[in-house]
Amino acid sequence: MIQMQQLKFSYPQSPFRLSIPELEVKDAEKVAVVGPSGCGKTTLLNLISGILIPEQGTLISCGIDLKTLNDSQRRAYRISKVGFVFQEFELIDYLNVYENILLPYFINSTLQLDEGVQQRARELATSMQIDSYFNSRIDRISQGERQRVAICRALLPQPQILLADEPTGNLDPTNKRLIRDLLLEHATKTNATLIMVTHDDRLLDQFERTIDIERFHEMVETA
Ligand SMILES: Nc1ncnc2c1ncn2[C@@H]1O[C@H](COP(=O)(O)OP(=O)(O)OP(=O)(O)O)[C@@H](O)[C@H]1O
Repeated sequence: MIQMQQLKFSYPQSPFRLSIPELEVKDAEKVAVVGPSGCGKTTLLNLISGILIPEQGTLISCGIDLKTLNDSQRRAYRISKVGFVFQEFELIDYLNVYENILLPYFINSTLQLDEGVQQRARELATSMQIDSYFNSRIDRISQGERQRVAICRALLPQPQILLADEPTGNLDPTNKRLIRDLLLEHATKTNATLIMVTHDDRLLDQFERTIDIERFHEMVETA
């Protein structure tokens, strides 16, 4: 369960303010986050993942009040509970598909890279239909295939919360639906909460709920 109450956030020297009186996402719920450009969709995901810290209010996720965590505890929360699929994929061009999927295990000493993880990486790649590219460099595969690599990477540690920031942005309509469906299917299979940002209304029909962030967003005068 993710619970926000009286949450306020702003960036330094920016007129943007996010103000959320109350917002709840249940365990295993599948929600889409919508709203015009600049209204705070990415900011919301970054708050849930602990990358950003609210100025005021409460944000409880997986039973943890994120405000009470120090930097290393916040990082541990992010690594153990949250999978993040970024809009720009954030893959490393000179590594191959397999290495990119395993990347969190190379950079986080708290994640144990054992045979079970490697087996799961292969199974995920097969289910995402990218197993035939396992040894291909990232810069030699298509945009849609790259996005599937990014999803495998986010899913590999079996996160309770899967955050996807406009994961279908640069894709054609068929691939957009495919990526959405793969995210929904895997989140359902692992009982994960899925929160996906999208600008595309045609993708909303398969989600349990849509959250429009525009109502939480305000602009204030800055000096
Ligand atoms: N690091 C930052 N410093 C200052 N202002 C920022 C920073 N990051 C984002 N903003 C501002 O905060 C507001 C919300 O940004 P955010 O990226 O959350 O919006 P968004 O709804 O995800 O937008 P888009 O749909 O265009 O991706 C914007 O006005 C943006 O310019």
